[in-house]
Amino acid sequence: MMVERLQSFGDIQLSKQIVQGLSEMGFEEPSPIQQQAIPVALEDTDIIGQAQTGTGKTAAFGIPIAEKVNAKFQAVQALIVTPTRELAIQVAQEISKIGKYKHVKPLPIYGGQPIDRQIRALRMGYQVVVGTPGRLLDHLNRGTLRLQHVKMMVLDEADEMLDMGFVDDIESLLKAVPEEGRQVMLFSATMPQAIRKLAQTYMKNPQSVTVSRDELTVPLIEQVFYETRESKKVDALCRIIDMEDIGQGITFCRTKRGVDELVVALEARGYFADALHGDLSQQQRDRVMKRFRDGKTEMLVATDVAARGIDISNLTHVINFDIPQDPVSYVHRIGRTGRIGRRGLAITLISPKEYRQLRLIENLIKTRIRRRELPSLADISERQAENLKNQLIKLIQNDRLGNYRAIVGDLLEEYDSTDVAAAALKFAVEGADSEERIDDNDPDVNHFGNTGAAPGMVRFFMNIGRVQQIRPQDIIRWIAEESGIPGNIIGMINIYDKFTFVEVPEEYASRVLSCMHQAMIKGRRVSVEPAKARENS
Ligand SMILES: Nc1ncnc2c1ncn2[C@@H]1O[C@H](COP(=O)(O)OP(=O)(O)OP(=O)(O)O)[C@@H](O)[C@H]1O
Ligand SMILES: [Mg+2]
Repeated sequence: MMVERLQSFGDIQLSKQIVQGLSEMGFEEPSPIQQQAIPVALEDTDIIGQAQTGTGKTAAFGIPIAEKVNAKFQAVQALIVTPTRELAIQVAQEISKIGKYKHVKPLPIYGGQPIDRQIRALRMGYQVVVGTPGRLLDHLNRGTLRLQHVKMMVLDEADEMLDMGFVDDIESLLKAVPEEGRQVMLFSATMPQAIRKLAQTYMKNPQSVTVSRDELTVPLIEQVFYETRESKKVDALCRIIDMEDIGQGITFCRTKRGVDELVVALEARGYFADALHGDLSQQQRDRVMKRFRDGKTEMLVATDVAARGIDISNLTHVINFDIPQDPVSYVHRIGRTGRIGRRGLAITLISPKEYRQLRLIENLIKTRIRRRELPSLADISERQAENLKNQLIKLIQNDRLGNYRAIVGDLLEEYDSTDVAAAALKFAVEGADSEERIDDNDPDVNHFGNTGAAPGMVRFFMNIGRVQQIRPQDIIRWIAEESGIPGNIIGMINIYDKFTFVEVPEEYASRVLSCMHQAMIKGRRVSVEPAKARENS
């Protein structure tokens, strides 16, 4: 029997430097979209490329770009347009790795970054520019981005950019690239008919390169939904988090406000999550993404700004806290997991009113999403006990218990062995001061929660932990530094033992809120929630 030989990157005509870059990235064989698109792209043909999420579309255009640009020529030769800033950064990084040994230098250009710095960078002679439409157009109009030497132009997530209303910007960019001898490539996991119109006007005999048109979603992603009442959603989410073995996950909400509110609600329940949405400053967005990519954040709560293209390799779960309004968005959201051969779980919460929306999604993806029942509290505590036991068994088997054994030995002279072990477990799970934790019934919290904020101000309740000798000015300075808002507009109400109230003008509320998430004062975790919400509960 003949075993079919897997095609390798060596079978595609690529220069040694590019192959070296790819092997350093751990790319051994081209993915299906790469096998099909790279040879076509190397021949300068226009391409409409469609393949499922996480199947390597970036390298499908990134490899031909890195191969074809002249690294010795200090001018922009390839322009890549992406719908979001995070994606622009990511695509630029991938191309930089592919072109490392050929010294191809890509530059990401996006809104929210100081324009002067970008203008200086654009003068340095990068060969590949990756950017968001608005900011690219801005530079084009200022004359700081010159496109006369561009030979390749890519619209990554082309359909999304049309949907977001960037048509005019994109057309202006297309018009600024000389038509003679240029190559235009569109890529996305979803290619609606509307794209064809753009293609007809701006592309020459584009070749469609499509991988499995019928299956929009990746089979390695298991898809389930839970039905829950709107008012019980946060509770449901917490149960799911408790039950699931989440390595890293993204939870999607419909609105920026929804994201902020969910993060606050999660933190109030002791779950730590980071928020990502378009109202954060660029610095904050960068910081959040870095923490998430470094694996420091377990759960990212985001709007659809994180739905497209973002590649976090070990993401295990995608949760739709709000069911997406547009079925196409479902495909991209859940595609943040199950990338390049890995498994993933996609969970959607729906209220009884949202079945119709669920059916629309199922029709689009031609797959049934299975219903699951929410775990009961008993299920969860059983599960947690199971986890705890497994962790202990692992420790016992690893047998590096030296010092601890001696302590246990001492204790056993006086105490019962089951009590000693149980106390050790309690200590490990709850910590030494577990009896002192603030809970919702803490009378002091309610007392302070009953006073309302001044007009136009929003009041936050901050749990600053038991910090010795923290002064009001420390807290104000810290908030000002973290959020970038002036210190003199922050009103401090009181520091009371381990919690305090802070008032800020309404327009700054979301910035302050997001900077406080997961932050630390003097090494202690700070958790916040709007005082209002607490009053009502
Ligand atoms: N040939 C390959 N071998 C191994 N890994 C690869 C290969 N090609 C790409 N990858 C990796 O697979 C992951 C997904 O690739 P990429 O982000 O390009 O997917 P995509 O198709 O653009 O997905 P999306 O539709 O979500 O944008 C990335 O981490 C990328 O580095
Ligand atoms: Mg992509």
